[in-house]
Amino acid sequence: MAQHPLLMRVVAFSITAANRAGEIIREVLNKGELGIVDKGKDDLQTEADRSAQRCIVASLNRHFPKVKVIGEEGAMDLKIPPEWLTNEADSDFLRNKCPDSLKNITEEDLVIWVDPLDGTSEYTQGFLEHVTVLIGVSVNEKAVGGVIHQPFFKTDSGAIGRTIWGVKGMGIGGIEPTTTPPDGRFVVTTTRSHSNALVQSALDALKPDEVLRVGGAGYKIIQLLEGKAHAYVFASAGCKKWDTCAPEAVLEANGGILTDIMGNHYLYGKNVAFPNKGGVLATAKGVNYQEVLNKIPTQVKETISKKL
Ligand SMILES: Nc1ncnc2c1ncn2[C@@H]1O[C@H](COP(=O)(O)O)[C@@H](O)[C@H]1OP(=O)(O)O
Ligand SMILES: [Mg+2]
Ligand SMILES: [Mg+2]
Ligand SMILES: [Mg+2]
Repeated sequence: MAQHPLLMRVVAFSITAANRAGEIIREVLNKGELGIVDKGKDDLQTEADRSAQRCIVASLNRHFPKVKVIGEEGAMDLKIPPEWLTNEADSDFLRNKCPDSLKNITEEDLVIWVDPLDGTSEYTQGFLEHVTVLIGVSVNEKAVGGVIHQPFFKTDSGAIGRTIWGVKGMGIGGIEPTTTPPDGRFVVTTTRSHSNALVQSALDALKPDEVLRVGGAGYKIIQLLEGKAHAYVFASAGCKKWDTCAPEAVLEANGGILTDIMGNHYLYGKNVAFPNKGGVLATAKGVNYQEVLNKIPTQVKETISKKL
């Protein structure tokens, strides 16, 4: 293990921690005691969010004590049941070769952004496919690695759950085939639970043939990876750094792009503010990102910019 570069070990442990968190999320649902807490407007937290975060953060802290880990649910008790700790890194992932540019980083260069359960609103309403666990790894403020685990995905063989990973300069794994979206149509994916007039006016300007309204930033990125949508467009504040770090890294490792609605990449360093006030604009591999960005009306961009 120690012979692998730090970034490889961090992503490999993030994969096993995300898988363990996915089991916890399924267990909480099966028990049926969701323990819902209202954190604010359209902003819920459940026992699954809390337990999954404790599992992931405690596991990462134990293996990488000097790495800053920031979780959506804030500071939590990290004395967890021993069976929640993940002790093994994902050995399949470790067979990949680390890109040269990421070989010599130190623990101080890293920040790990944890969204223990993305799509909480959908989780409480039974849209279980929309739920993901997101672990994003940033190096010197840039999103470079990520894990998107989908705990309720059913595989062809009848197994449950899948884990998609991506590292910039290496590629992605855990999902196949990575198709490009259909020619001749333009399909946009967006929020189902956080829409507003500005979100809608950006969508209208794009004149899509179809709009898919689904929950979670992670799930919308999966739709781009699977060729189900060309673009993810959300012209509003609401997402935070833990919502976009892993999605950005995975999508860009596959040749897509994720920025705010003005076309700027987010930064993910230790001291950044959590809110992504600039919204989200992401395109799948093979889609002309610049063309989509140009179609977002100036008035939408100006309205969002004024609130930055
Ligand atoms: N207004 C908001 N308040 C809190 N979280 C938000 C808000 N808008 C978006 N999010 C987070 O971003 C994710 C993607 O947004 P959407 O599903 O609306 O497209 C949501 O699942 C939620 O993450 P989470 O479920 O982890 O709290
Ligand atoms: Mg939340
Ligand atoms: Mg989220
Ligand atoms: Mg969450």
